[in-house]
Amino acid sequence: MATDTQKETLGFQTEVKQLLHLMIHSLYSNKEIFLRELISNASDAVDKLRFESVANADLLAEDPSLRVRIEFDKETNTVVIDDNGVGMSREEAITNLGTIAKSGTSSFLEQLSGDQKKDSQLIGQFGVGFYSAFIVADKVTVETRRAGVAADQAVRWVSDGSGEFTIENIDKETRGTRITLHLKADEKDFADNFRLRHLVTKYSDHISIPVEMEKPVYPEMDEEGNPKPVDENKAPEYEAVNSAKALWTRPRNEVTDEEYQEFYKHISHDYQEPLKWSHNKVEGKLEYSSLLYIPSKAPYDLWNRDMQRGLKLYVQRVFIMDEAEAFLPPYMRFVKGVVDSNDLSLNVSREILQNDHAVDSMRSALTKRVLDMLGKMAKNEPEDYQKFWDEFGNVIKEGPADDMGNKDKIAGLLRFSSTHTDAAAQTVSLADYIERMQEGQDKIYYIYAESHNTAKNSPHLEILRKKGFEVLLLSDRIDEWMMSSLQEFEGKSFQDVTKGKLDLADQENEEEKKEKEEKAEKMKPLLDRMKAVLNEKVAGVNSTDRLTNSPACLVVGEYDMGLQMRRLLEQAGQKLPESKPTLEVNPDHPIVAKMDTETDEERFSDMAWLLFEQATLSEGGQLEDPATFVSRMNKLIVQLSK
Ligand SMILES: Nc1ncnc2c1ncn2[C@@H]1O[C@H](COP(=O)(O)OP(=O)(O)OP(=O)(O)O)[C@@H](O)[C@H]1O
Repeated sequence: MATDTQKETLGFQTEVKQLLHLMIHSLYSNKEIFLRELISNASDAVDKLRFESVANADLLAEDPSLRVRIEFDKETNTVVIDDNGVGMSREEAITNLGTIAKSGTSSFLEQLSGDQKKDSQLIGQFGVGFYSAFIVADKVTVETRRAGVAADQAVRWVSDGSGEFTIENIDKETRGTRITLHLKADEKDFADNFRLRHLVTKYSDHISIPVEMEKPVYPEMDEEGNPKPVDENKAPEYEAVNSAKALWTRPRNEVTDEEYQEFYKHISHDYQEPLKWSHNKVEGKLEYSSLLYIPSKAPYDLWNRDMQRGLKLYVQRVFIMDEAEAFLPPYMRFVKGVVDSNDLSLNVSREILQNDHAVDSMRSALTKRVLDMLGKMAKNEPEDYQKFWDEFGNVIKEGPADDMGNKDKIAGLLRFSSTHTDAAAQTVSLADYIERMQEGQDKIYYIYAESHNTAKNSPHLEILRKKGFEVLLLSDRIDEWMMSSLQEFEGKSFQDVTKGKLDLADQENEEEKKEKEEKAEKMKPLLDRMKAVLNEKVAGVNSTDRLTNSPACLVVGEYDMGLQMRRLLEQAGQKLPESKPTLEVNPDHPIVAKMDTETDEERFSDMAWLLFEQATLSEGGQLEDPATFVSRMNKLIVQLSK
């Protein structure tokens, strides 16, 4: 007997209170999901016990048939979800049912706007879990006993969901967790045999252990055809309501889309339908099954480096661990799913997974599987693929650097914004670009800037626009890094239009070439004068035919680091070797023509500096001395207006 119950009242963590409040108000139209969530937790608890019993078979001994049971009572308006899984200790119950362990929770909750708070998709995306019980119940009692501990070591947790819970020690005869929902007055209808059975088949059919309900008792008939009295003392019999077969072990053609979708919700704790899935069984040297899903929405913590990721790992149908990250590369951290191997040992650990040959081969096969699934979607369902790209494109962009071996496949999946439409949406594939290439064009042109508008309006694009060359417009932080690992696509190399010499020469005729050379020759004295003024800031001053409207722009050497990347690294405190850009000026611009005839050296110098400074600004850079720039400009305006 638990003599000292040590009853105490504790408060929920603030985040739990916030989440409970949001959930009850946003999920009322879909309240039945509480059953799916609680069965899902119960089945996880059973999986965990089965895993622990691999090392300690005694844990299963007294009650070896693992199952979840649903009971109800119309008189007391209760629904019970009872499992004989791993259970919880007092400390575990306090932590698991009173706090939210996920990192980033409070910032996620704080950032929600008024409308978002009512958005069930968003709240659901967070994973409603155990707390969904409070959508239909005004009091929840959890009685739980950890596997392997004595009957008097069990605990009872009770809460009305408003902010506090009580916890006390109790006796519990059996291992596992029993959750009793005391239904709210207007949710009494859930305490109903047909409704509950219907919900179990709808949401939990794929759960690999039996979800049982009491067998209906039909009275036997006597010889005259009258019902015999039912024996009230007979222990109830239970029957499985679901098919209780691990979904991934079933043949593909026997699994319906709805089942795949429900299974996804079970393993991912996502509230929405997956965008795509791929189910495979591999036989041969290695034997394993995999079921991989692409979610339709990015989780709120996709950018968190510590985000939990990875597949659910089973070995010969026994659950081993969640978030086994060794089976897919980090740039596929959005993929959810299951892998069930026949080759690994049941007591495999995370460390072993990192250094296992079989895991390496599975990782490379599963990576290809995901790439193929995406490739097919891009080809056959471009609208779905666009949805995927809008959510996860920035993670795929980590791919070329992360996974050199699949660089070409990944490059084919990339989508860009481009001067073809100038829109910010990333919809252009490299194949689209190549198809539109001009005759004789052998490079894929791109520009990177800190924002889409800076890229789109960059002076560097002037000549390319004039001559009708398409340019990819890159402005996501990761883009410059991504491009540094992409050298070519289908034999066409990439060229950053702000770097090195922009060689459109093969598209020029002889006459144009000659004219250009003559112009450059004539410009030389002016360029030398400018170089003398700007010497400390630029490597050189050249004449260019890149520009049509702007007077000047900055260009870095072909093999130098881009100006944005340099700024980024400098901001992060890195010391970089000095490298100066080249100022390129437009010989046809009126300011440049005016400078050529300027005899006042001070005014010439002001103009040269202004050209340099405006070129810096237009590529998104910052001036070292903005005040001097302003006073220089004002001086010139005053002189002009005299
Ligand atoms: N029936 C149960 N048996 C044992 N432990 C349980 C049971 N139900 C819940 N738990 C514990 O409580 C924790 C919190 O459950 P909860 O459903 O809130 O979150 P979750 O399942 O971890 O994830 P999600 O919020 O995405 O559903 C679980 O991780 C588990 O450790």
